[in-house]
Amino acid sequence: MHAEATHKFDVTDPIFEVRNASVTFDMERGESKVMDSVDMDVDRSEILGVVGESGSGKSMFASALLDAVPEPGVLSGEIMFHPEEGEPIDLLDQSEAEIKEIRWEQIAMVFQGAMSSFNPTMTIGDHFEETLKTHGRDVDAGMEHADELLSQLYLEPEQVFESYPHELSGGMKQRALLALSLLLEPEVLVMDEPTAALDLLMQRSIIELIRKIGRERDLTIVFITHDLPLVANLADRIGVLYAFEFIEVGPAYDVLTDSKHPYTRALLNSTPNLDTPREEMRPIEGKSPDPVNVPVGCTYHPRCPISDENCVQNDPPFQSAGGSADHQSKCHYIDRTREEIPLNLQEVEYND
Ligand SMILES: Nc1ncnc2c1ncn2[C@@H]1O[C@H](COP(=O)(O)OP(=O)(O)OP(=O)(O)O)[C@@H](O)[C@H]1O
Repeated sequence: MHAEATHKFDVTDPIFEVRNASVTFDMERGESKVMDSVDMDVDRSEILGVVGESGSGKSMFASALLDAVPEPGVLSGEIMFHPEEGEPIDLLDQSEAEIKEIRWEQIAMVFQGAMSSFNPTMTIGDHFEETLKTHGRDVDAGMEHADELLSQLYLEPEQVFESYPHELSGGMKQRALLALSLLLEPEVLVMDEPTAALDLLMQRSIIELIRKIGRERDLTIVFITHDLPLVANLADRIGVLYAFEFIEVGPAYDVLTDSKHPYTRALLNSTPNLDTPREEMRPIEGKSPDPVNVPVGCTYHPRCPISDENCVQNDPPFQSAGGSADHQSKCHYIDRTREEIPLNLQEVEYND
């Protein structure tokens, strides 16, 4: 049985269908809902950027796609994964052993803190070998493949294989981790702030590599970041998270140039231009919501410059934001946002 989404997506060949997905933690203060009834589709071979402030639930969404929500969090709903071949799989119905097989083989992840993803006592080559052995792959053929992957990422395979993680620079380590995540030829790459620890130039060059590799391999990439400028140069579509749910989803160009949600516009306005280093971004006024006590009505109403009594009382539905059919915003006043919350951005840099 398929759970119906509360709003329609214009996704033709979904690799993920997330339906009514929630994550809760039991806290002394009460129930903390850190993902709130999320419906979302991810199209096969697309690069989906997921953005939002710190604490908005981005990492929860990423880990939900792998049924890897941290304990003691409880994930409910439906996460349907449609592999290229074979039957669709509801990830939440799988045994731990089945999930382990899907992870890395079909859905790979590069999570925050790449630096700690490697075991400091093993060489990079050992990591590749161990991954191949764990998944029952031919080690010789696999290492040849690893060689190619590292070369494609402009690394010197011989040197990298022999190195211990601490002997590589941050950018090299990140590229080695990217190669490792691609070793088993997964269909999906879920990346959670994979470049956060790197300097701006290195971030840009890694983003370029991710784009290139993603396109060459028809990979589906879910790229999580709080850094809107970064994702502007990468994503096909952008989903904006606020208060543990998506509030605007659409083609990257539409969301960046004609956003129809006051929060997205505030997020864009916190970025003087899309080349601004993160350190110089201005925070959005007001406090992000507490997951134990999320505002009723529109969750953004306490911070929204155009909210009124309707927003205080009623949770807005997702609605078409005009322009392309798949641009949707969860705001009562999508027609007023453009005029009433002008964008400061002079120019949006956008790679087609
Ligand atoms: N183990 C946990 N127990 C309880 N609450 C948690 C736990 N891990 C995360 N949370 C809460 O879940 C909410 C969403 O966290 P999440 O890490 O998904 O946010 P995020 O948008 O990825 O933030 P950041 O950009 O800072 O990583 C936050 O309010 C966070 O405090």
